[in-house]
Amino acid sequence: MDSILDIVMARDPFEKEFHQAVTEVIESVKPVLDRNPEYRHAGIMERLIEPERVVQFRVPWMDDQGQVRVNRGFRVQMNSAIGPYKGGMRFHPSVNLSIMKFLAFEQVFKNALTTLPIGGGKGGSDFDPKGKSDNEVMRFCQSFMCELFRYLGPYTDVPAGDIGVGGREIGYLFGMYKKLKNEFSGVLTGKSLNWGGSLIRPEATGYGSVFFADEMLSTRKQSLKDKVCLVSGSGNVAQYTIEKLNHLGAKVLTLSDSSGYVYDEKGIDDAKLQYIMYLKNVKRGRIKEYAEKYPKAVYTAFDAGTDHNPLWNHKADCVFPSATQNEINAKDAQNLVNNGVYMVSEGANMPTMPDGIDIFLDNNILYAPGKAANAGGVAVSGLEMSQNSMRIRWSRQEVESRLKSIMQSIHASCLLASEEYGTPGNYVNGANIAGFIKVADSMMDQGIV
Ligand SMILES: NC(=O)C1=CN([C@@H]2O[C@H](COP(=O)(O)OP(=O)(O)OC[C@H]3O[C@@H](n4cnc5c(N)ncnc54)[C@H](O)[C@@H]3O)[C@@H](O)[C@H]2O)C=CC1
Ligand SMILES: O=C(O)CCC(=O)C(=O)O
Repeated sequence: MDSILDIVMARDPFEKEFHQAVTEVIESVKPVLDRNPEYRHAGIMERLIEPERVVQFRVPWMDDQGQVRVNRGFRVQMNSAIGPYKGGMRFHPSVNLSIMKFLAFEQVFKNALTTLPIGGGKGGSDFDPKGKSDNEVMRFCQSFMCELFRYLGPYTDVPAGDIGVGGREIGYLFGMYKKLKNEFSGVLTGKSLNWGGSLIRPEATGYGSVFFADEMLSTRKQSLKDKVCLVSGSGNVAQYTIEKLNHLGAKVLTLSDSSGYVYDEKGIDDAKLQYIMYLKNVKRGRIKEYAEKYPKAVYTAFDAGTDHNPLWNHKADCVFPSATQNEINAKDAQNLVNNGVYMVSEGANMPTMPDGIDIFLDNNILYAPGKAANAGGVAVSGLEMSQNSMRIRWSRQEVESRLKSIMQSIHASCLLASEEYGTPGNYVNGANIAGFIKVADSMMDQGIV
């Protein structure tokens, strides 16, 4: 298997996030390839690490001062063995091809786990929506779609949101797609309810990660009631993680953004959550304003010079990393273990670094990797596509109950695969193996394409 990694490293030596994601999957699926040599013979892994298509393009737009600015747009169409490419778009200054490819690669296995017919892709831009006016965001989204529309379609590629892309951006992107194609189709998910969106899509990733956590805890005869939790991020995933945790009787102490974090020992209850939703989704302010509004909460700015993230150094039972990749290093993981944490459910994609994962696994922590725990978002996107095709709308209750049963089914497939391949209870191996087998078998069925 080293040779696969050698290929990746030789082809794209600087794509460190992509290497990280590929290495983890390769380590997990080695026993599957040993038991099924036909996958090796068919070059399944060699094909999986090479995107079916990568689009990179210029996105020129005009700011409010009349100055022309240029950003870079991407769409990585990774694998379509089980359905049209599906995955979010990220607008953040850190976006580059390595980050796009790691996210698209993860998405392939995640989408396979959902039980729905969706392939994997991801896209985005190094555009930073922070501090931009609505008009600037609209002009950017329109220019972005003016190029990307050629590669999309309800049976080809159906993007959605991710960091920096929420309901506002999906609206502007959809408006331009509709105009260019002269067609009203379900080509994006995360749409507003008035024009084809699904109930529960905004809630789905956070709720799903909590449902997955509940499933993991139930294997040890526990529940989330009265559990003390740390959550990072303060965007879409973090907000609805807190909402569901509160409903289930847990207590959440933390939230963060890229500048720092707040610790509220009284707990972030529903009223405080409403304020966060206003602060982040309407005012588009910074998390430090939370501590100004609730003075008993403590705000700590992140210090780029330290070797750990202080958010992860508090006493708690359960942890929901919901901000971004590589936000938990080995020292953070050790701090969490030392502080009594015994469950980690990843709302974000790849938030734990490999040596941090080893620490969780060595300490028998219930640890769910993002591609299993945060699959609820894309799963409800898949349900949005189904509703669009059938031209109907399911009730809140219907979508939430489908989401819950999808998360239970992902949990069961991870456990089954981890047992079948000799590492019972290891959700990393379970998720990688279960996702891999479904995609690999579909690729085998479809020949060498
Ligand atoms: N939105 C969705 O449906 C899904 C999102 N995810 C993942 O969840 C994570 C969060 O995404 P969303 O909540 O959708 O994005 P968002 O844009 O709504 O929120 C992201 C939050 O993370 C914070 N953040 C960004 N960089 C940070 C850093 N370096 N340190 C601390 N905080 C930081 C931002 O300030 C923001 O509050 C990402 O890893 C994303 O890929 C995964 C599955 C689905
Ligand atoms: O809803 C979707 O299509 C994609 C969600 C997403 O970007 C993710 O699962 O990371």
